Amino acid sequence: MQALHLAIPEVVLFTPKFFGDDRGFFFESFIQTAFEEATGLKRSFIQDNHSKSQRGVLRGLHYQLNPMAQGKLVRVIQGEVFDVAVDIRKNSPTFGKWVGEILSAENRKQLWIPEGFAHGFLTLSETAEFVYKTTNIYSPSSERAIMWNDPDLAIDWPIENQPLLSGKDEKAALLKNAEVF
Ligand SMILES: Cc1cn([C@H]2C[C@H](O)[C@@H](COP(=O)(O)OP(=O)(O)O[C@H]3O[C@@H](C)C(=O)[C@@H](O)[C@H]3O)O2)c(=O)[nH]c1=O
Repeated sequence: MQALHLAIPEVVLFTPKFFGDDRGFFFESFIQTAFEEATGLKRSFIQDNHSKSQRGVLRGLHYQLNPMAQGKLVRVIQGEVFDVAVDIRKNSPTFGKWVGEILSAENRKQLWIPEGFAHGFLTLSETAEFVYKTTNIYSPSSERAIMWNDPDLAIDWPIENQPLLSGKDEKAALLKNAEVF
């Protein structure tokens, strides 16, 4: 498992070692010790989620407030997305900064998004299936969303038209008005 710290170093990009043969392929999709070594964190993942989206769907930017904050280890098992993590920890030197990576079934990359970050993704393929592990359970009352196109974030989404959003995400807050960490 290869691990790369991104421009916001708490966000880590994992690339599993891949074994292809005549039958198909094999890879280890999660190794607790590799995760702990790369992040320096001890975490228990207690929920797995799976969603499917059509092209142009943008989900985000989502987070849950403390004490229900979630770290997320995310990947794509069909299709391709542009995945974004935004640092929303007020006392962080990278507060308000974002990092983005293409995650696809083909590149098998996984992104670790720690607690204290908002997360979202844009679907680039016809459909994309997105799976992720979380360090905390779902808590609708702790859930918050920041606007995908907040000018203070200036995320460079690879999209020309308006994305498809949920009703909830259409009403998301701007970072300057949002309850953060
Ligand atoms: C996230 C979630 C949703 N749900 C339900 C609530 C709702 O009826 C339906 C769809 O929920 P949402 O519209 O919030 O799903 P979605 O927009 O896919 O939300 C997800 O977006 C990405 C970007 C994240 O980072 C995730 O943490 C999560 O917030 O599923 C659960 O039961 N458990 C969960 O853990």
